[in-house]
Amino acid sequence: MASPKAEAPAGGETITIKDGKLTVPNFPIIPFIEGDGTGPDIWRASVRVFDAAVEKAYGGKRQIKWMEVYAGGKAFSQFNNWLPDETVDAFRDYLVGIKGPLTTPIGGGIRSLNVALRQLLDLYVCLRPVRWFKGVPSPVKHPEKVDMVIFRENTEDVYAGIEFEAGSDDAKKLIGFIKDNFPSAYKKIRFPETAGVGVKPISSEGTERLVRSAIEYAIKNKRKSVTLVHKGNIMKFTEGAFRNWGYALAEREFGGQTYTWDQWERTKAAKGEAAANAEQKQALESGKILIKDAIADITLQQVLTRPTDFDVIATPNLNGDYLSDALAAQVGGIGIAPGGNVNYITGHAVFEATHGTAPKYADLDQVNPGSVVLSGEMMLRYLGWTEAADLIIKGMDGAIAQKSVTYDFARLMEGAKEVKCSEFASAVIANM
Ligand SMILES: NC(=O)C1=CN([C@@H]2O[C@H](COP(=O)(O)OP(=O)(O)OC[C@H]3O[C@@H](n4cnc5c(N)ncnc54)[C@H](OP(=O)(O)O)[C@@H]3O)[C@@H](O)[C@H]2O)C=CC1
Ligand SMILES: O=C(O)CCC(=O)C(=O)O
Ligand SMILES: [Mg+2]
Repeated sequence: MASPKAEAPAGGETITIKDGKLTVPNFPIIPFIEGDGTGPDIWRASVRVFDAAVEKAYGGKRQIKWMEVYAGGKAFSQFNNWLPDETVDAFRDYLVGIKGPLTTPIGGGIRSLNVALRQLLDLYVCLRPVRWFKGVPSPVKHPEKVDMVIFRENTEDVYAGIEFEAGSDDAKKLIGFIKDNFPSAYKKIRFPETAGVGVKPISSEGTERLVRSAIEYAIKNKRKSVTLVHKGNIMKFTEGAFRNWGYALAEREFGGQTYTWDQWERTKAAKGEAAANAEQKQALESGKILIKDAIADITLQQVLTRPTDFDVIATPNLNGDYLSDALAAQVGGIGIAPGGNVNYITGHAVFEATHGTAPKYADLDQVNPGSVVLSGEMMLRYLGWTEAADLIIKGMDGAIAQKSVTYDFARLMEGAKEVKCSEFASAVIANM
């Protein structure tokens, strides 16, 4: 059987990091996973966009040396392994990569390869910007008001994968342990004989590095607020602790640049509401970023009813998963929802769309490649290749303005010309 170890492309060089700063050669080797389902259609379209943008921006002085690595169905059929170590090693060695979606069966079989890759590389931020492109159809009246950036914690929470099947020896053992050691907690398990159980670890370290990245992003990009979205009213020592650790970190590490609702509460308790309001007003007028919090369920309403209240959002893993698909809907859907999984300390990053494999559209050359195209745009910006990234945005703007769009937009857009996945990529390139 052939080896899943990819050959390094000739003439390519490795991206490195020193003192937290990336060094990007002119011909960087970038590993990619094509993905399952619609992944191959989308990748074929997207890579043409990336190469065209880089060529147009740098006239041959820079070029990405793509290196295919394997995961998912393609890896299993060729190497009998869903996620070969060589693939993880390639992302580790070459620092920055990009991937298509990978299938995760529900309720059994392999656990998510996507989540595994994030955990193995310790990509603790799932960064998902949500913005509207002029002309994109939307179910809300003012999609232009939606401009949010989600920082979803990417390594903890129920996604840690500590879960035991109902009736299994492991579930019995864990429930037995709770019965013996925590009898009052045991009484809270409504049906202990038939319960599956999961564990939800959320730590101060995990929370702090995520919230730190969100605040640093907000400062660098001159954003107005960071909202900590949690379900701490119910899950006090996980989600509630996320909120508390987030506020404490903001005050401890970013006291000069932020003002928190916790500070407001303390001033209100000491001096009254008017004094707290005046203090907050003065802090925000001086350019400080507001650090606030919101409970996850009402957030899902308020991002619709008052989107301008939300700017940068920092949230645990499961909330972030729900929020990112819900927010994508407001700006045209999951076909235009990019993302990146990043470790800002080691520099490792794997960019990928928010959507999945959409298997019913596999090999039809039909779906919107926009999410992967924009994930690549994020990747180019991460590399500091802003001219090429800007060209991708220009191309997307132009293609959408011409109403040359894939089925998902065309079905909601008056006067649109429905084009294939590959044709949309061509329209983006033509508009660069
Ligand atoms: N990071 C990853 O690799 C992810 C993988 N997955 C995995 O993908 C598989 C399928 O998941 P599923 O829940 O069906 O979600 P998907 O995101 O794959 O698809 C759901 C629906 O979203 C729309 N959609 C998705 N991608 C596009 C696109 N590029 N252009 C236009 N519309 C799109 C389609 O809607 P419509 O039918 O209305 O046109 C599609 O039917 C599962 O195995 C899941 O675990 C899921 C999420 C992320
Ligand atoms: O890995 C999966 O199958 C799902 C992941 C997911 O939904 C996400 O990252 O948004
Ligand atoms: Mg998701």
